[in-house]
Amino acid sequence: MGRRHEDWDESSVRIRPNKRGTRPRTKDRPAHSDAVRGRIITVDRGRYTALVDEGLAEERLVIAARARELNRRPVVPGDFVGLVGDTSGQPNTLARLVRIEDRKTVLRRSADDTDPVERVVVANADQLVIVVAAANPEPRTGFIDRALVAAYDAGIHPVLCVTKADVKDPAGLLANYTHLDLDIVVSRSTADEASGVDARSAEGASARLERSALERLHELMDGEVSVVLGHSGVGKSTLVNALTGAERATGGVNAVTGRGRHTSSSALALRIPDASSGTWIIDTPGIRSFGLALVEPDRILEGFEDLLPGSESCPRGCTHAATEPGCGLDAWVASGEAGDHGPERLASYRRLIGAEDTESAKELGTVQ
Ligand SMILES: Nc1nc2c(ncn2[C@@H]2O[C@H](COP(=O)(O)OP(=O)(O)OP(=O)(O)O)[C@@H](O)[C@H]2O)c(=O)[nH]1
Repeated sequence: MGRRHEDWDESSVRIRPNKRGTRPRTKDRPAHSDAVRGRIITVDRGRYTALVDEGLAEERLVIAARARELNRRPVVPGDFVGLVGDTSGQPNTLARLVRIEDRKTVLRRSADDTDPVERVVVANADQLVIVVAAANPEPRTGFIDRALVAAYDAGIHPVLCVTKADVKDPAGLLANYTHLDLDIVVSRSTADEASGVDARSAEGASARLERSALERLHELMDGEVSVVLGHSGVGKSTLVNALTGAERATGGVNAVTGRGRHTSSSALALRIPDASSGTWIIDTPGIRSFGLALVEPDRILEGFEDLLPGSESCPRGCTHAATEPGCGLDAWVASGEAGDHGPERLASYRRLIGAEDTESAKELGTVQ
């Protein structure tokens, strides 16, 4: 029997022998054994910036254009790629991007009214840092829930970062999330010079942030690739700048690209000084939400290890919604198998799988 279509990848495509003779044509060099490996830092108008020989003395940024043979496969920040041609990284050189390595994780942006297609926005992230403000702008649980679902679905560890705790106590907001497996960091500004870190937002506004939250984030991010997601005005760029020392789009010089301004709306990978190798923050300007269209309730359930065994007694095709008559999760939780917080955990799970149905989620499924 033939292989299912979903199982196909590029290696499944057989290239027909060249009928016109034995002389190899340049475009028929599929192996590219001479390709060097790079990490995509950003994408801007068809130009891909990759970091090559990361952490070595020869480390350099290489600008590349995609090879025709990649067809329309997207290349996004966080991707590991193969580069050929001039990979010296010297000014005015252009390499050719010929290969995309398999991805460990994928974050997709949801389709919306202006763009009907779901798009991959970041590859190979380990962590999703969801930034919301305690107030100004008001936090929306619908947005947090959608981001959590996207993270669990992609197999990425979520972190909830609540900013502006000096404006409002976030305890009420956080009560919704205490029974989920996620790290929570609460950040606030402080007037105290000794315990504060001065940072600027993308627009140049300055705030002095309490050092302890930044240290906690630094610790959580160390050695990981973290995507930072948040609505405009929540203090995301202030946080990212405090952590990276970068001043994106304010005319300051970017920590990695060395470019003065990065105004593209593509995600951008930034380094944290004094962090272990492999530590990256991927900032996502203009990306406010991730896609949920393809989410499967069972995949989200994999993020709830204490509930998962309960699904073994579910009828076929059970969606695990509260309205499912025979959902095994109810009996599992009632028997105490999911622990003391089983009922709250089940309620949280059900809220997440219903997240795309809520009004506020629809409203937030947009890009700026
Ligand atoms: N009170 C208070 N204000 C803060 C805090 N963090 C940031 N701000 C201020 O909030 C405003 C918005 O911060 P930004 O960092 O620009 O927010 P952003 O999420 O990056 O927004 P965009 O740049 O529009 O994407 C700025 O005036 C900051 O100085 C905080 O912890 N407390």
